Amino acid sequence: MSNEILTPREMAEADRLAIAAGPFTGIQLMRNAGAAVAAEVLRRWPAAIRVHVLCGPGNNGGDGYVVARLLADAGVRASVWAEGRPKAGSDAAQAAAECTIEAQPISGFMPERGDIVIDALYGAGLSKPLSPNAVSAIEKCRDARISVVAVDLPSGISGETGHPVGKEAFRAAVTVTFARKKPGHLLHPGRDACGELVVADIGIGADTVAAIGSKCFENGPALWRGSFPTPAADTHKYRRGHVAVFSGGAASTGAARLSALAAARGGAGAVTLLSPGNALAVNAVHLTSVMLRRVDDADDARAFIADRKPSAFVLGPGFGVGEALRELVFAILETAGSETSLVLDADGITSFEDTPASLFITAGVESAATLVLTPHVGEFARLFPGIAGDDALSKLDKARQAAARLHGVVVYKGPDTVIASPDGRAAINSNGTPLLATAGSGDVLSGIVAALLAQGMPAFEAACAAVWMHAEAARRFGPGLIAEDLPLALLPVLRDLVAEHSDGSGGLA
Ligand SMILES: NC(=O)C1=CN([C@@H]2O[C@H](COP(=O)(O)OP(=O)(O)OC[C@H]3O[C@@H](n4cnc5c(N)ncnc54)[C@H](O)[C@@H]3O)[C@@H](O)[C@H]2O)[C@@H](O)CC1
Ligand SMILES: Nc1ncnc2c1ncn2[C@@H]1O[C@H](COP(=O)(O)OP(=O)(O)O)[C@@H](O)[C@H]1O
Ligand SMILES: [K+]
Repeated sequence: MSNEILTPREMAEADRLAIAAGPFTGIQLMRNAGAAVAAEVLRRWPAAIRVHVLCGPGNNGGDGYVVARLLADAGVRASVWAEGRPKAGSDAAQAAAECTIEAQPISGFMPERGDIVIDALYGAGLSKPLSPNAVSAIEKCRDARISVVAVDLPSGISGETGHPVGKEAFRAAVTVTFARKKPGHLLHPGRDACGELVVADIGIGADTVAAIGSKCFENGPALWRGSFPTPAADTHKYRRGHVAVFSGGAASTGAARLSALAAARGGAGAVTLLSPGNALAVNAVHLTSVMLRRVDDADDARAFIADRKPSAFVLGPGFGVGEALRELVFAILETAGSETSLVLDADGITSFEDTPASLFITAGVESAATLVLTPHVGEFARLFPGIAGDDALSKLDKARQAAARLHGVVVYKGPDTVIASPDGRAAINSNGTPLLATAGSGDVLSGIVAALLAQGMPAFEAACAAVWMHAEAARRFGPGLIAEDLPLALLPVLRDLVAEHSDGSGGLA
């Protein structure tokens, strides 16, 4: 697999292991890195006249010296602007020595419209806010609307968190990174600062990366296609999974129906809407294939569980915050059994704002149903205020810590949704689209997660697959999307996944 995401520290370790294993030495890896960047520049701007290379004191700067040398060899007018100098004896010092262009102090850097700038100031080793000279270089690039190519990461962006370490960071048109992506390439705002992201192979092998044992991945079919459900020839509707979705009261039933429809389109063989008595009529008017059952309280829910043995529940969308919801959660977690799953969303999350420990403790009991929580940023902060408020943590770290505390899978939503499992695995989703910022799209996501859980997909994989499919459906549908469109928009996505499953072609990335 090549979907592992490595933190800057893990990447440095991979670098060290690769050098120890050979065949490439440190300077050779650096030459490979510089060559990959230079090739990308020449490919994109074959007519580039003037290129400025900004070189820092570490290995990122070392890559920059290689780029400058290769561009000059290719006939480009390349100049080098340095902040600090490489340590004597380092690979970067050797790369600088091999580059015959005289390095000038970065304070004199003054690009003009049409120039290209290579940002090789800081990469994985960024440890503090950028200097005033580096910040001024950013401003000059911004003012002259320069196309910036970042080496490894836009300087100023933390590879760990995706946040600027200080106030300023480069905004690149293209970022060329090496071997694997880092969290900061996919987490916002780093992702935007990178521009287009290119991952270059510089000779660090898959075995070396595997030896690092990263448990973080970029989300995509490669991560979960092995457990993606396809119906067996002799299946029947209940074997394909039965999802139950709780409806809110008479005035707020739409969210649950969106979720129910998404569960049906997501492949659940049967879906039942559990409705309070006062909303039965309005729900009945709007449902056809989805079944309807009256459930007014936790006792009714327990009777339904005993009677129909559903495989997965969705609770929260449009339900209303309060004690009634908490009682339903405890009823499901305590009586439905560990083979059953509960997707807790929206009001289901907010209901535990004052008593989160009661949820964590109940979910942690071995016989409890499996819990998947799908908070957006506001809901996340209600349940995990300490984690949410810790600015030193990345979104990835926050989701992981939350999953450990919850004893369940956390889908921390947003433009860079992170899915985290209590076993430490995590995935960052990268196919999100702002088209999903439309009321009710989260309700649809809950239904897709439940559908996959009901069909027997393990919770982490089900959550990852649902997040990816949800975003893919929105992208393919395009502008004008509203939540009602999403269940049908899943069809082409499902068709491709199923086709790929049955012909083993691995056609989707
Ligand atoms: N697979 C890999 O890991 C490879 C990495 N390479 C390059 O090596 C880079 C990492 O190299 P380094 O670990 O030397 O890290 P950097 O070159 O990113 O920076 C480290 C140096 O800059 C200083 N520094 C950090 N932030 C600063 C700031 N804001 N102002 C002033 N000084 C600051 C540090 O004290 C240190 O001296 C990667 O980003 C990549 O470009 C490549 O050479 C080849 C292979
Ligand atoms: N700017 C964005 N880019 C990508 N995805 C987004 C963006 N904004 C929202 N989303 C996605 O849309 C969904 C919104 O869910 P949620 O906030 O619960 O909305 P609602 O409660 O209206 O259903 C989530 O899956 C989220 O990840
Ligand atoms: K850089």
